[in-house]
Amino acid sequence: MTLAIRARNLVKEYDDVRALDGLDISVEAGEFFGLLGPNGAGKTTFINILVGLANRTDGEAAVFGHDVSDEYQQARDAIGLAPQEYNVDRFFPIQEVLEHKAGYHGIPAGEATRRAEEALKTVGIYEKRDTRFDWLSGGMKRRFMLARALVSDPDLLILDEPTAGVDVQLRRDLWDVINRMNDAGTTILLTTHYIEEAERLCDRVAIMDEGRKVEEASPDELMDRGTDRITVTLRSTPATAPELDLSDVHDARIEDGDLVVTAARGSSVVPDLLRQLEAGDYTVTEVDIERASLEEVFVDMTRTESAVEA
Ligand SMILES: Nc1ncnc2c1ncn2[C@@H]1O[C@H](COP(=O)(O)OP(=O)(O)OP(=O)(O)O)[C@@H](O)[C@H]1O
Repeated sequence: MTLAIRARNLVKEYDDVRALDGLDISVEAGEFFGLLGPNGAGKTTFINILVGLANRTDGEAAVFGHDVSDEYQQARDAIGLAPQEYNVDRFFPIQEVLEHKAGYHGIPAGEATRRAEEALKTVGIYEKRDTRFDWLSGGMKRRFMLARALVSDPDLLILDEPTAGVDVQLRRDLWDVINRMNDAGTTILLTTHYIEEAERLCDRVAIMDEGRKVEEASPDELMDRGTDRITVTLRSTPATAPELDLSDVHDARIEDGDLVVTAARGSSVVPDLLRQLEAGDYTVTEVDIERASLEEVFVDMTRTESAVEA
């Protein structure tokens, strides 16, 4: 099956900066794919190459089988982009801006109007359709950027930090819209610095650092590599942690009257942990597992990478 995004050994140099250094990424049609990485990792550069805003120095990049340079228009017509920076025509009412955008993608005028209205309704700013971009609130501007990405009914939606600087409620609203698009079959490429966003939304994430992919997995697989925290409340607390014979356990100690065990894949440790405690005549009254967050794993991974390079 044709991949939605296929990048092989992609290189981008800006004078002496190697922004992409042999990037390999494959995104399947229909996937919700996250691109994570510290500032300067090369995420926006990759997006810019996909949408034709930057030319690659070397390597391959294709969108639904169309090379992003040789078949630029086909590749570009398949993509709806909500960029990080606002690059909006500020002098026209926002509905007209959307109609122009649809026209650019070859959509006839009547259909363009219908699509523009629908996109504004989808993101919840239809009543602002006659307003200029500059006069929208910060949150409405974010909604509008998403509407503009949607207006051409793209097969691939690229969202470069779509919820940067918005409040929690709007973030959730935008997640809803994006999720609905994905459920309806649209492939999504998302970059975000809100790791929780990737954890909640993405089927798979690639972690980039210094222009390369350092890891690729589902958020769950990545979280399995972190340290979970199991808190066990015992009827009578011993002064020191009981002797335990468990693999994957990093540490066991008494903290504030509870037994706290840290371990990889905490949920798989719990049954054995409880069995051993009962065998040791301890009565367990409560167990709580706090899963490692993707954020912790991400910070660890990118920190280790740069430490290794340094
Ligand atoms: N037009 C440009 N000219 C020169 N260097 C550039 C240009 N655009 C990006 N770079 C450099 O390329 C590298 C990658 O930048 P890029 O914006 O792709 O990173 P990013 O992962 O999107 O970062 P952020 O998370 O901060 O948005 C950085 O070192 C940046 O300074």
